Amino acid sequence: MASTALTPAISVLKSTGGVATRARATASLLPISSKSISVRPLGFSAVLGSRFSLHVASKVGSVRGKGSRGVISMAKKSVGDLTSADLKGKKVFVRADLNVPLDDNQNITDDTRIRAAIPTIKYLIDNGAKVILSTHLGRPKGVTPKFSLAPLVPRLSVLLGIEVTKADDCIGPQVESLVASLPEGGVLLLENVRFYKEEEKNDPEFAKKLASLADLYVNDAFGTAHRAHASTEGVTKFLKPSVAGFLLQKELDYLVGAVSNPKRPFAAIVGGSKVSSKIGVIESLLEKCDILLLGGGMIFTFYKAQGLSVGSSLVEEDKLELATELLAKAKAKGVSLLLPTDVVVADKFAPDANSKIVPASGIEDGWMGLDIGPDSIKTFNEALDTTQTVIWNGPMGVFEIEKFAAGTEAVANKLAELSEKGVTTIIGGGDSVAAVEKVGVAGVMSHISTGGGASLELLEGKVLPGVIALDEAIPVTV
Ligand SMILES: Nc1ncnc2c1ncn2[C@@H]1O[C@H](COP(=O)(O)OP(=O)(O)O)[C@@H](O)[C@H]1O
Ligand SMILES: O=C(OP(=O)(O)O)[C@H](O)COP(=O)(O)O
Repeated sequence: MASTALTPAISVLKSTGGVATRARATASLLPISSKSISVRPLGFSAVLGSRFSLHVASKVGSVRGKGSRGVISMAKKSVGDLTSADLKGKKVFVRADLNVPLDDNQNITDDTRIRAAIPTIKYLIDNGAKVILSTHLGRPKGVTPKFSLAPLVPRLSVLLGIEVTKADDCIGPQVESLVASLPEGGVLLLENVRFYKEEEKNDPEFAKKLASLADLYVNDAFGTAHRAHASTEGVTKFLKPSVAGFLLQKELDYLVGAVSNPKRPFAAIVGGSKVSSKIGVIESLLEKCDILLLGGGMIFTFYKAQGLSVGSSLVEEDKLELATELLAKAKAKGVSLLLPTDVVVADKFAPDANSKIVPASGIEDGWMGLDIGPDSIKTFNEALDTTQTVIWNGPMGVFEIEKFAAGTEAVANKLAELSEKGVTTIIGGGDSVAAVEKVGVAGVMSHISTGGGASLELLEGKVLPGVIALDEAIPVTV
């Protein structure tokens, strides 16, 4: 991380468009002094049909906690700020996260991240820009053919409706000549930027070479915004303006804006395997939410901390004290923390295991908890029925195995039902995204994050180097 001194509290204020009501409510909910906050209505986005003001609040000088927040703000400039007068004929370096999964035959098995990058690219080409598109794919060590971006070109071309050209490198003379012959509204895809070790080292000379290809910079790579790499952070030192793309904005809008200033009651559902990987998220959400539902493997550490027997369930012995502290913290903050009251236990971690439903206090030796039980699902559903905003990170059980998937699927279905009733439903990255896709309800959620690690860091309250490096918008006091 480039900076840990700043904690983001970002809201994207929309002055027109379908989500204006929520956004205005967000603005009016901000209990801040007019001295300490500034926002700027940013430019119109033809693609999203709304106006944005990206507002990043720093922890410096802030009063944290529900209902009390004084902040120093840094509004980030948006691609929607740039008009055709700014863009026509200009070479724009766009860093996207097109790190998509490929099968053994180099076919894309999930193009979500490519589709998510299209609005920004389309806006730029529609305004006459020459787009120099950059991404990483995988974690190659040097030039590695299986991590070439060639398989991405046909999909990008179809989604954009133009023929995308690909360079064999991301810097150097061949790239420079392809850039020179790029027409207005054209797109040149640079080869995998991680073929150079200098990328992940955030090498300034390498960043300078990337920057020398273009006139201005757009970062839309949310999934990589937690990396201080040459193409996400270093390049901003050499390219002005450096602005946020529409996807980046939308992620911040939901993962920080809606979470920091939620419509209440606000519930957080946190699951996954271990409490240790979610400590930061739980602590941060405890500051903001009204209800916290816990599931997944981590609950057994909480059970054990309360003196219950957990059989051979997953337990982090060194986190028992922490679990006790988190329970006490929730109580002190008036957060309604619900642990599952019953669990599905199995005699082994396998699809053909024997399984049964037992109360939380009834886990016998030789049995392990692998899902939440039906009573817990009922209680969780009743709690969720009272909410206006829900964020979910981490599955309730070992959902990859059908007989332990009911809890996770119940949460996915409940969130879909709530979403259709107008509740804001946000799915953090990682396995919860896979779960809502598996259940077939991804389309109805308010927001599904395209970044696992990045969304976790944001939910922990960290600042992402790829965001903080972008230009600030001119403040307007409100
Ligand atoms: N009770 C459990 N025991 C063991 N593993 C579990 C349990 N519940 C969930 N898991 C596992 O947790 C994994 C996801 O954990 P994690 O990586 O922390 O979540 P995420 O990817 O959503 O951030 C899944 O593979 C799931 O099988
Ligand atoms: O897939 C990504 O992250 P994710 O698996 O945390 O969602 C991003 O493309 C970042 O990749 P990285 O974790 O190799 O830097």
